[in-house]
Amino acid sequence: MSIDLDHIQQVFEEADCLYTREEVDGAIRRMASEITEVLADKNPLVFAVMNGGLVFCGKLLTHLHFPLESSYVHATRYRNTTSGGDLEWKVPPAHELKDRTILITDDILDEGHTLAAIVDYCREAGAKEVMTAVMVDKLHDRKAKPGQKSDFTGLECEDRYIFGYGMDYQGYWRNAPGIYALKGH
Ligand SMILES: O=P(O)(O)OC[C@H]1O[C@H](OP(=O)(O)OP(=O)(O)O)[C@H](O)[C@@H]1O
Ligand code: HPA
Repeated sequence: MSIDLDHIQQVFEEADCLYTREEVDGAIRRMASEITEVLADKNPLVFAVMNGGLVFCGKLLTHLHFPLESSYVHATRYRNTTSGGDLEWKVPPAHELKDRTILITDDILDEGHTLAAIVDYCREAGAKEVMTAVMVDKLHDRKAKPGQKSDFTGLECEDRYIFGYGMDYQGYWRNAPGIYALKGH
């Protein structure tokens, strides 16, 4: 498939910046203190959900100053599109999860199917406690479980397609230095 880089560039130029780098970093630092209060003495295993969770998890980890292990899982539902389908496991957890405290970190809680499925997987694998942290919670009434929330939430956003800070538009702009909303979506 050929990609129209002029279109990709135009999308960035026309997008609305919802949160600047400084605002996102501030939210991540606040989350790090909240997470530290709850998990500092629990030897947690922290998972980034690839690909979107990479930037958030990487930044978060550098603010967590206590013993932990970190790794990744790869599950996807959107596959470079702007609406979700069935969850596909590309890489399930490689660690032994039995009796562990798990923190799953992801970029966005949108409809919530991705996070719910990963949490269920970890519980079924015998984890003692499974907690979640998301950089941004998209506000709408289409959550997989009504009222679904993450244990730790950085920011909230309106019901628009967003990208940046790990989140993609058609596979691009995960590197955008803030959180942006697509024009007209
Ligand atoms: O709450 P949901 O509606 O389930 O959507 C959230 C998930 O969707 C995105 O992943 P995606 O499947 O697009 O893969 P990616 O991380 O590679 O972008 C995002 O990174 C979350 O993992
Ligand atoms: O709004 C979004 N942007 C990027 N990735 C996503 N995955 C679910 N929702 C979104």
